[in-house]
Amino acid sequence: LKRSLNQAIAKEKDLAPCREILDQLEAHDEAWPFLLPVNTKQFPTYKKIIRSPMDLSTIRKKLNDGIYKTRDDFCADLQLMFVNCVTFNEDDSPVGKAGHSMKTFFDSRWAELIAH
Ligand SMILES: Cc1ncccc1N[C@@H](C)c1ccc2c(c1)OCCO2
Repeated sequence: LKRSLNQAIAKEKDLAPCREILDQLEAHDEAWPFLLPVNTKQFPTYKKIIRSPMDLSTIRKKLNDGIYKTRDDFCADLQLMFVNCVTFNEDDSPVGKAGHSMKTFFDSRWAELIAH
């Protein structure tokens, strides 16, 4: 389906803030558990428990490859990453705590972006 130039420009406007938020998430002190896909050799049960793994490097690749059509598609993958973290990790574990901290940060930046 050929996108008109205006539609392409509108899509870029919609996704530009996503790059900015992703830059900040990747640079966050507590991003370390989320930078790369969970290694399923290191965590053999992960693939059984988590049906749809997601991480920041995968989100970055999808953003760069034009997979996200809207900013809400982008937001849904971040929320998936956080839900996976809560599902697999205890709240008071180091990874669990990092996940809650990253989600709180993301949600506040996302609100600023949408609420202007
Ligand atoms: C987000 C997540 N959920 C569940 C399991 C793992 C992870 N992250 C990996 C990178 C990870 C997180 C913490 C680690 C680790 C790897 O390897 C060694 C010890 O600590």
